[in-house]
Amino acid sequence: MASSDSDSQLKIVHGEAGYILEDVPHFSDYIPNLRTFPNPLRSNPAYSVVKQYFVHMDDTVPQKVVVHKDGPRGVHFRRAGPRQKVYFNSDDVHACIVTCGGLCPGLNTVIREIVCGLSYMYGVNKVLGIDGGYRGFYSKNTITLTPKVVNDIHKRGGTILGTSRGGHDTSKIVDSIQDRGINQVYIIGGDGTQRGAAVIYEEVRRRGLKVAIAGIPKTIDNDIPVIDKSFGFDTAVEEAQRAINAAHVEAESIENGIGVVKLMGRYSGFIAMYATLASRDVDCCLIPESPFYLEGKGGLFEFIEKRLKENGHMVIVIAEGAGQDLLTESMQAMDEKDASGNKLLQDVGLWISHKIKDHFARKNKMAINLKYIDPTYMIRAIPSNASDNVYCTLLAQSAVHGAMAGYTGFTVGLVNGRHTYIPFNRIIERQNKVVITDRMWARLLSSTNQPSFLSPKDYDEAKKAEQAPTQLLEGDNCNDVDGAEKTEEPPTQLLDGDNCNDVDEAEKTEQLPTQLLEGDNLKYEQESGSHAGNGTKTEN
Ligand SMILES: Nc1ncnc2c1ncn2[C@@H]1O[C@H](COP(=O)(O)OP(=O)(O)OP(=O)(O)O)[C@@H](O)[C@H]1O
Ligand SMILES: O=P(O)(O)OC[C@H]1O[C@](O)(CO)[C@@H](O)[C@@H]1O
Ligand SMILES: [Mg+2]
Repeated sequence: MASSDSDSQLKIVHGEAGYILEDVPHFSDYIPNLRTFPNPLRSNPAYSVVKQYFVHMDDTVPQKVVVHKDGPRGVHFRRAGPRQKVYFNSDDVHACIVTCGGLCPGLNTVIREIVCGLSYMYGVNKVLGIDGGYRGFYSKNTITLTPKVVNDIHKRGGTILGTSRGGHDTSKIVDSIQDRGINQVYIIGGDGTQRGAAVIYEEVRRRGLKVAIAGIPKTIDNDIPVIDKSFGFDTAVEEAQRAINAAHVEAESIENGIGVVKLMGRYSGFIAMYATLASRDVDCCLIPESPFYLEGKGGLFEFIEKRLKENGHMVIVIAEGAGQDLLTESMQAMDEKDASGNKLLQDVGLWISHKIKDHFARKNKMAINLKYIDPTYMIRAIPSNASDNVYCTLLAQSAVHGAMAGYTGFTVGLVNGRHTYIPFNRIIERQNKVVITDRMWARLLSSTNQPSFLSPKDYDEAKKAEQAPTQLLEGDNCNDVDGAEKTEEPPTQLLDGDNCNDVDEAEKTEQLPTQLLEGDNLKYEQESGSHAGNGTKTEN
């Protein structure tokens, strides 16, 4: 038997053998006697022929797929997908969508697929777009969204709804939700946005409203924890190749050519790391997580000189958040923040380019030719590529299925290749970062053959950080087996991943031959009793 404890955002179910379900809230947790309806998908011609379409109420997804014989089964998340019963009559649904934070490829695809998913799967036709981020709830007009209006938007970059930073006024937002009679809120945005969504959910629950709050994680930096990767990340890495190629062509065409490319990544260097690994033309990748220094033995200047002597040219990729400590040492400290409270960074690409030029000119060592390319906004303003489009579609549909099924206070996300509902508190508790003592960073170092720039002290600090409980518990980008494997997975596991080919999945598929038909491998079973997952009882 299982035991459970819960508060408004933490709903944990313990099972035997160390099984833990970190469940998401449901309307029935705080609203009694709710009416349910059969899922309209049962009579949808596209789905009714699929025998195993509905997700079983006990389906959960493990956060760790690499486990040891006697190890605990660990944390699980509720599997996303359609449920047999829904908690809304389609005609009564009044949904809204808002996009917040910076741009990211795929925003329009997610908007499109929420609108189309609601309409085509559930017959919901009242969907509003909130104009210009959170503040749009109370200070702007709304946009009526229909399948026709959103039909072509996935081919465009940006967000047709507009976005903003700052302006999160919880009571005004919830007042507006209440006044407009909105009962499903789809919130697309990064870590800040999900924090904002969590407080909206709290207020909605405090007021006892039957309003589903569903988050769709968006971040070009890939800095959201738990999930395999964020949508638009692949597209960004792919687009970064164009800038790196240009830098390489420029650099190799001239004596002692140096190409410097700045990529996004405020606190997390994933774009820089994956763009470097993908390119093979990069000689040195600098990210926020890995400290470096310029002068002296083992420093960047020494490495540049060596590489130029060996190859006659080189390419440096630098994430925007790298080396900020060095910048503040040498320039006047800037303590400006954006409207959301994020620290505004100084242009590290420009700074490092000046430093390199200055160093070689000052020492009169060798004439260098440096070209600095800053493609940052070009990379995030483009439409998503094909694989991200599919990923965005599945995220949007998962969010719609979850809200219709009465879940709330959740973020949708891919965990080990399976779509899940993750409680907000798990998404907002920390940021996902490159772990420099992990295998993936080691792969990068051996691919570029650059120095690690780590002093023994830096190395100790990295080790200590890696052992901090928030990192180790996750199995996410940490240095134990799970973490190492997981960091390794994202680029290959990117899609739905229901058909991913790691051992666990292969074994699982073998054992469940009846689940093979449906792309989601979903299992159809009669749900009885309470809704699919009220979190109070879990049978192992
Ligand atoms: N702790 C918080 N509580 C309430 N609202 C928040 C909080 N943090 C951020 N927000 C709101 O969320 C919105 C987006 O936040 P932010 O600008 O940090 O971008 P983000 O969602 O993190 O996306 P990204 O950083 O990837 O561009 C803003 O409107 C901001 O006011
Ligand atoms: O200039 P903006 O719009 O504030 O966005 C810049 C920031 O947004 C991000 O792309 C995250 O969305 C960061 O990498 C970057 O620092
Ligand atoms: Mg953010």
